Amino acid sequence: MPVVQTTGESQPIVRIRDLVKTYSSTAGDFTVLKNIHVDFYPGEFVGVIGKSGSGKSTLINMITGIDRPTQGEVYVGNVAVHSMSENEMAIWRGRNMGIVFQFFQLLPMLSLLENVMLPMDFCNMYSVPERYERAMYLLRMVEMQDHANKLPSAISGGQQQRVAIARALANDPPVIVADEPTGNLDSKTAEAVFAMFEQLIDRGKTIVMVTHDSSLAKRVTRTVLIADGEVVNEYVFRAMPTLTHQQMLHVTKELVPMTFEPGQVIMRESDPGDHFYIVTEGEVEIALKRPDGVDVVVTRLGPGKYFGEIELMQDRSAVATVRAAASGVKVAALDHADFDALLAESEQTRNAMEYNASKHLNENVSARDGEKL
Ligand SMILES: Nc1ncnc2c1ncn2[C@@H]1O[C@H](COP(=O)(O)OP(=O)(O)OP(=O)(O)O)[C@@H](O)[C@H]1O
Repeated sequence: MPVVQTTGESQPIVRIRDLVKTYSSTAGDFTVLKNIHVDFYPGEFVGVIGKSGSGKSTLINMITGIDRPTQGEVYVGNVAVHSMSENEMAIWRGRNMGIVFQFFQLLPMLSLLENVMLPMDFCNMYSVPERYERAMYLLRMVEMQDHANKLPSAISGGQQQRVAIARALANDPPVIVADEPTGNLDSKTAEAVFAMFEQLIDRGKTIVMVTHDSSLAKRVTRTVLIADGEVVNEYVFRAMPTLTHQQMLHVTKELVPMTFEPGQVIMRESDPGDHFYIVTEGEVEIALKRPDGVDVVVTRLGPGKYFGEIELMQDRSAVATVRAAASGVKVAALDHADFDALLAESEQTRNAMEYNASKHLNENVSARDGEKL
């Protein structure tokens, strides 16, 4: 999965803070989102995934202002979406959010051209002649210009979704939010829609997309996994994909964040192993000692990679020295008891780790021995 480093100078374009959403009904209160804290950065293509009912749509409806938080804050740029009035919201949304739905939601009595012009008319963006030119330009972009005067009912679902994307881009919004945009399309058409989103990312847009399609979810630049209304640590999800979502969430809560300065030792060869570590930012260097006593850096590990598992699983002292690379590093650590409890619950994860551990050990020793003395 490609990795976007989100820690540079750029400011988040979407900031969600301490977000809670509770629905009330005669049957009682039901909290769908619990204390969500997440940032999205300009140019990110974010896939929001999770089981049915986990709260994905609820989360993105908070970003677009379609739904409102019970508690907490949602900012898009510098705008506090959570405290906007309904009137302000409609115009703000039309200018700043491109929204794409699973069932396209084109207005059936308007032509495709009129559907794409509508957001510009509604938000009074661009001059009237420009609106027509721009709508035609967008229809050309999604290769629907030859159908401009047709009604939605006269074209296929995949074509309707392309027009819906053109409509979402009408006011040139910085953020596009899509709820299962490929959920109603065959795989070839879904691929074409996804490719269109990738082009929009190349043009600097930020996309937040809910999807159930695991093959598409692997190709976004960042994945946000929701389990039981909470966000799973992205690096837990990447490091241990065989855990259940509940287990991932449990690990997320147990992890202790740690920061190490460039060159600082995290684990020293021959010392007893005491933690399992996942890299969350920057890199670590793995160094083995040659027989002449010289340290050889055999590999570097970046975000989503882990270390310390060999020592805990085999109850042995550290097989290598691990230190922060020149960039410094942030890791998330699990203590010995929590790690053992986790592997006792997930045989698949234990097997995957044992397999990787022996592979990495061999690779590291070969890399060390391949070094000229
Ligand atoms: N307006 C509402 N009133 C009451 N409950 C709601 C409302 N909207 C959503 N819910 C409930 O909140 C939970 C989360 O719904 P949401 O649609 O966000 O889940 P989801 O992860 O997007 O699911 P799916 O993948 O099936 O679309 C569900 O149990 C749903 O029934």
